[in-house]
Amino acid sequence: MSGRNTALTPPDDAAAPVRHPDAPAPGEPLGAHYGHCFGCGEGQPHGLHLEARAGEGVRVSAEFTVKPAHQGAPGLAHGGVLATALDETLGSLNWLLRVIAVTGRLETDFVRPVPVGTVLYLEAEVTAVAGRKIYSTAVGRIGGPQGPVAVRADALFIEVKVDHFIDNGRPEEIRAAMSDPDQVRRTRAFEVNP
Ligand SMILES: CCCCCCCC/C=C\CCCCCCCC(=O)SCCNC(=O)CCNC(=O)[C@H](O)C(C)(C)COP(=O)(O)OP(=O)(O)OC[C@H]1O[C@@H](n2cnc3c(N)ncnc32)[C@H](O)[C@@H]1OP(=O)(O)O
Repeated sequence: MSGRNTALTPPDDAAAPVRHPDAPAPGEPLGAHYGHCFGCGEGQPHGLHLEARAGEGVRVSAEFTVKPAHQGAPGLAHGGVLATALDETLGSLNWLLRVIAVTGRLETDFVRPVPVGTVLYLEAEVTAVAGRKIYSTAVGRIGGPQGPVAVRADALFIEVKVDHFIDNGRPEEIRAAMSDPDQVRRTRAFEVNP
């Protein structure tokens, strides 16, 4: 059990997260990191279409409306879909750091059932950074932005280079992404992290 807790607890020498000077201003939408992303892609018909906004510091917020296609039990959201919404919101935090990172660990608490039709109000923040490891936490509330917590998650993202995707992604999607000027521009914005 100690391994589980250790993995999501920053080490003593972890640093406070630093918002990148070119990060979008509070209130600004972050935009999708990839148009076909299941979490945020505008061109993904089966996706969640999450639109995260920058907050103060290294925080983001987003809303996700649970649709009939997201059911697990009758009339209730599937837990895996809620975990995806949390994962995507947490992942979007890395845009504020201007770091490319993938989820290493995601631990989710399902506190209240979430009915179809519910708007989930998501908030996430980076709590610490240690080398390539980015520690973050998120909550999803229902009934309004100040409503009761229905889901929460702690996560560890690991910084990677663009090569992570080029080396591991299916070649046809990688080729398409590399020949899309918008995608190249979005990716370059991450790469120029000083
Ligand atoms: C021109 C266009 C080209 C395309 C461009 C695209 C741009 C896209 C932009 C932005 C994309 C953002 C996408 C977000 C999407 C939403 C979030 C997701 O769903 S991500 C998908 C799910 N996650 C994975 O698929 C990871 C699979 N895992 C891996 O690939 C590796 O395990 C990886 C990279 C995570 C780590 O592998 P290592 O070899 O690089 O590094 P090691 O040495 O193993 O770990 C580094 C440190 O992290 C800890 N660590 C690694 N994994 C851990 C884990 N699972 N739990 C706890 N600690 C872990 C290790 O203990 C180590 O710590 P110590 O430095 O020793 O202190």
